[in-house]
Amino acid sequence: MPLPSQVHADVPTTPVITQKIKPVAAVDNHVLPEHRVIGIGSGSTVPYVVERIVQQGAEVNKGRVFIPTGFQSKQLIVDAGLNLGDVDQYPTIDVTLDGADEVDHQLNCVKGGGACHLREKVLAEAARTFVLVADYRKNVQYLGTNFAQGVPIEVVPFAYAKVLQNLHHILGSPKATLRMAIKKAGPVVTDNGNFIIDAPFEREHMIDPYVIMAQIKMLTGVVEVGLFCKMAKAAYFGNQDGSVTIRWKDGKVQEIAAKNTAAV
Ligand SMILES: O=C[C@H](O)[C@H](O)[C@H](O)COP(=O)(O)O
Repeated sequence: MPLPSQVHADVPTTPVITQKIKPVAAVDNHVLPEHRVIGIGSGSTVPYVVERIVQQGAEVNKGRVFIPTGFQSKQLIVDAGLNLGDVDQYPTIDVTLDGADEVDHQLNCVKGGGACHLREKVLAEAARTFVLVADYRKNVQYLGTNFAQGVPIEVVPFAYAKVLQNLHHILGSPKATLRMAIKKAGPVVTDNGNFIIDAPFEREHMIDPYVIMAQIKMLTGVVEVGLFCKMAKAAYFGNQDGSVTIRWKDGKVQEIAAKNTAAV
């Protein structure tokens, strides 16, 4: 069993999406009538993504198939009466929309606060277009600014102690911990039967997170790292006043005023 210093509780994320900051513009701009295979991510914004897709109409949706990143999105797809598929049937996806724990100014992001990042990364890679939707608190210059619990790392269960040791002593994350469940004794177990380690890193590693992402991934026993580097085409942030900030891959930043998102 892990030592007390190696564990922390699985704190559920508080939904912060209000009526005003639904990610409607992201759906309208990127889920186009000609799109047939659509990836649906995980997190607090994703129910609103599905809601908007349903509003596009039964006619367009009957010819589409929707690929989930986990239990939550599978339920959303089924409950909405949309066609369910899987990425092994559809390894090329037209567009995937997903949430994030934090997104930096270069559209690198941390994902896996809900332990879904393995499937999420497969769906992001499979997508011709990958789009992030989040609230304003996740729009940061550098990863680790607000989301301080660390980089989520999915590991095979029997290797967790060795991976922790390597994170502590080799990769420079002395506070890396095994994520513990709340309403279950023991660790969080992912949809894939694995454990999650949360590893905080100093700012110097987050300026260009690709390097540390690759180093973590090289540790034996690591299945996937919750750092998604330069994969997204755009990130949509809902602001408190109802406006939307869009960051594009090329560095462009666009603001949509609240009055223009009011209907959305
Ligand atoms: O594992 C979970 C996913 O990466 C979520 O997209 C991420 O944690 C954001 O979730 P939320 O919108 O609930 O904060």
